[in-house]
Amino acid sequence: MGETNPLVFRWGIISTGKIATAFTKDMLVDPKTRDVHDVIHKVTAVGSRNMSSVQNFIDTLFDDKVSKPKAYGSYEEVYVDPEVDAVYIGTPHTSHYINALDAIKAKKHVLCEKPVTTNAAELRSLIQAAKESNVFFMEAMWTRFQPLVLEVKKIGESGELGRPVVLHADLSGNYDIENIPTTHRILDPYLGGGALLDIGPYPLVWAIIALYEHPLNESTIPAVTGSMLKTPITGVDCNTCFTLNFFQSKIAAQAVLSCSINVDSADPGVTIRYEKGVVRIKTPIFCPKEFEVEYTDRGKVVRSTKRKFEYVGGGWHFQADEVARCVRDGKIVSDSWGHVKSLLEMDIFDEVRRQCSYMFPPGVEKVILATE
Ligand SMILES: NC(=O)C1=CN([C@@H]2O[C@H](COP(=O)(O)OP(=O)(O)OC[C@H]3O[C@@H](n4cnc5c(N)ncnc54)[C@H](OP(=O)(O)O)[C@@H]3O)[C@@H](O)[C@H]2O)C=CC1
Ligand SMILES: O=C1OC[C@@H](O)[C@H](O)[C@H]1O
Repeated sequence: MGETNPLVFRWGIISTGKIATAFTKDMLVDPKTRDVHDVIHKVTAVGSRNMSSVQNFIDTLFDDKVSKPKAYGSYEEVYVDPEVDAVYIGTPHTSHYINALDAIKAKKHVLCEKPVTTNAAELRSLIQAAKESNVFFMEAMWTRFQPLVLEVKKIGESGELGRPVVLHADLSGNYDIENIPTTHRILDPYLGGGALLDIGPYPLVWAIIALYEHPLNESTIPAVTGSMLKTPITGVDCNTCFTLNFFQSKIAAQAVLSCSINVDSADPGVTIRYEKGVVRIKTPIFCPKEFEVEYTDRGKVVRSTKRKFEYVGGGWHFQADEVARCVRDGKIVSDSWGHVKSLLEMDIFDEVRRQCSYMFPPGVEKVILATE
């Protein structure tokens, strides 16, 4: 399928919050601006718990030049709309499981925001359901699809820097937790609040890309240790760090990862030290625009390069291109960010929470035991 016959891929948007707005705006960006010619995205339906929110969402984002999506005052109506190919879920973490399950049961393909679920048992249950319904299902780990990230991955795997040895990654944000309402999703334990689940996926995705996916690692699972400081305000984790030791394969590398909700990010947000050089990635690590590579010889810098990446839109559209192409090609799992990597993420988060005795209130986790 070439430029003359692009696939028109139809999205149903679930919820009208901050990230649903950002994702929808990116669906309106002409894919040709990022050199994509085989896919066109179209938003055909938006669902909200509230009809006035959905109407406002559509009026704000869709001008008269684009066809307006259907407005639904429920999520369920989006799941059964025959003019929707895939559903994008932008609700709080603790709703992902039920929203994704409902969409999958209605035989819709699903792209679900990060963290894909609140625990690994929920994710295993969703993967099983997606297989039974034969639908594509992916966590919206948008960072994994961005051009800068793919370039850093390529450099790391080329071998020119030698073996990766230590990776540091931090993503933090000052959410003004002393002053925001305790019902804000970052503070509310009933919405899966805290640093680990909300921003922990980003330091982790860098460890997965640079170390777990490195050919020397041969998909070996790392050992995990975690440490948390919890805020007395609501008890959610405020400062969390975790290490991953990749020691059972030829890679022999360590990742030191951190995330906080009461301070700005470290910059550079990611530093990857290799035997023969270092890669530094400028924050924000969820959609970095700049990185540098220093090549060293016996401790001395012999060469360095800086690269900048720009594109039209926020960067959420790259993952949407992946969904459309996978569905077009009859795949139910992405080769780049497949179920195995989301499971690795959720197993690591479960383990960090277990070590740090961080439990959500009863009823928040919809599945407790693995179904496999
Ligand atoms: N990929 C990325 O860059 C980002 C991802 N995220 C992820 O997206 C998810 C949502 O975050 P964000 O958009 O910031 O959140 P918001 O609070 O801005 O939006 C969430 C929306 O979900 C719907 N919703 C359904 N149930 C609830 C509930 N019980 N409480 C509150 N809202 C509910 C509401 O939409 P309605 O009323 O229309 O039904 C609401 O507007 C999180 O899982 C987060 O981790 C967040 C920010 C960036
Ligand atoms: O995914 C995210 O990235 C940006 C953060 O500000 C946000 O809280 C988080 O959900």
